[in-house]
Amino acid sequence: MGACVSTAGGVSEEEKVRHREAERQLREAKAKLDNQVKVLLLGSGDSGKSTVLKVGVYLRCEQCEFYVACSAYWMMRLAFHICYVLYDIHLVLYGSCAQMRLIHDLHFSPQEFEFYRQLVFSNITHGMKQLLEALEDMDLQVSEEVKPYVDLLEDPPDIKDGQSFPDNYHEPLKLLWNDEVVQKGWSRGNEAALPDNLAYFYNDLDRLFNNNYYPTEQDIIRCKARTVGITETMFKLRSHEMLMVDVGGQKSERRKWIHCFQDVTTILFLVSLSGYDQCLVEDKDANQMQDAMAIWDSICHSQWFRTTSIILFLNKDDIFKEKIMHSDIKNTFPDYEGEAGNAVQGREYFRSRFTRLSRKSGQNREREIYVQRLPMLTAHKKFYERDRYGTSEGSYGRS
Ligand SMILES: Nc1nc2c(ncn2[C@@H]2O[C@H](COP(=O)(O)OP(=O)(O)OP(=O)(O)O)[C@@H](O)[C@H]2O)c(=O)[nH]1
Ligand SMILES: [Mg+2]
Repeated sequence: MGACVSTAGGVSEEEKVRHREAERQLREAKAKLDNQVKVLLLGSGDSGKSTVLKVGVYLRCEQCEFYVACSAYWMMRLAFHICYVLYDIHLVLYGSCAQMRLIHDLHFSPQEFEFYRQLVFSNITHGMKQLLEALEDMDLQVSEEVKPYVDLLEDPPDIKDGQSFPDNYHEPLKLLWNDEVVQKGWSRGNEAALPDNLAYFYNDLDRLFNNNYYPTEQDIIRCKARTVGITETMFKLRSHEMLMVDVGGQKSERRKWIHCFQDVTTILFLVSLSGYDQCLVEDKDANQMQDAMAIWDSICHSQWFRTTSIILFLNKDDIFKEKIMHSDIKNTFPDYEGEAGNAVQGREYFRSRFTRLSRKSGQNREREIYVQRLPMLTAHKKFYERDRYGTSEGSYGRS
C-alpha cells in the first residue's frame, strides 16, 4: 500500500505529488510567519467583486436585521481573522455593496471623480444601447415617436476631461427611457442581463446632465466597469501587508484565475442573490446563480484551496428583496419550497444550496459552516466570534 514506484528515469508521480504538497505547506507556514495575507475575490461576472474592493459592503445580521457597514479594509481584517483564528471555516455573509451607507469618506482623488463622471455617461449610453438591442431579441419595437433617437446610441462619444455631457443626448435619453416599450423590455431585463444600474441613473437623469454635475459616492458605487485581467490592491495593517486580488468574472476571464491561486489566505466568494432568474452577460443560455454554484463547487473542492478559508458573500440583497416580489424563485429553481416573495426563506434556500455543495460527500474532510453574528463586527472585541450553524439536516462538524 502506497509503495512508490520509481520510473526508470527517477521520481514517481506519487513522489512528485508529495514533494509539491510539502513545498506548499512550507510556503503556507512561511506566509503565516510573515503574517502576509492574500485575499482573493472570486465569483461570476457582475457579482460585485470590484464594488467590494471600491467601497466595502453593507452587511445584515440574520437574527436582528441589524446593519453594519464594512469597508474593504475591514473585509480584509475579517478575512485575516478567519484565516488565523477560525482557520478553515466557511462563513456566510449576506448584504449588499450598493446599500452601503458610507460611514467613512471614500477619499477618491479629483482624478478618480473625473474618471467616474466619464464612466457614468458611458454606463447610461451603453446601457441604453444594450437595452435597445435586447428589445429586438424580445420581438419588441420602440414607439414611432422615439425611433429617430435610436441612432444616437450607435456610437456614443467618450466624454473628455472637464467636458459636460452632450446636451443633444439629454432629452432623447429621457424620452427613450420613458417609452412604454422600452420600459416593457426593462421589466424583462433578466432575459438579457441588462445592467442593474440603469434605473438608478435614468431616474435621476436631469442631475447627471447638469453642467456642474459631480458624481456622488452612490453614483460611484453604482458605476460598472467590467474587470479585465487581474488587479491587486495592497493594504497596510501595522507592519503587515495585506493584498486583495480582484479578477474578471466573465467566462473569457476565468482562464487567467489560476495565475493568482498560489498562497491564498482567504477567498471572498461573491454571489449575486438577484441572479437567480437572470442570464449571464456573456451567455444568454446560462443562469447566473447556476453558474455561480458551478464555480463555487470547483473552488471548494480544488486542490489549490484545501486549506484556504472561504467566505461566501451573498450580495445584491437589495435587488433580491425587490425582485422576489414579482419573480418567483420556483420558476428557475423548481425544488424551492419556500413561500413566493419571502426574502428570508429565499436567502436560506440559496445559503443551504451553497453550503451543501461545499461539503460534498466523498471528501476527506468536511468544512464547518458558520453564520457570522454581524453586530460583533462593530463591537471590535472578539468580532470573529461565531455561531455554530445547525440545519434540519443536522449540524455540521469537523471530521
Ligand atoms: N443594487 C446593487 N448593485 C450592486 C451591488 N453590488 C454591486 N452592484 C452593482 O453591480 C454592478 C457590477 O458590479 P462589479 O463590482 O463591477 O461586478 P464584478 O463582479 O467586479 O464584475 P466583473 O468585473 O465583470 O467580474 C455595478 O454596477 C455595481 O454597482 C449591490 O449589492 N446592489
Ligand atoms: Mg470587476
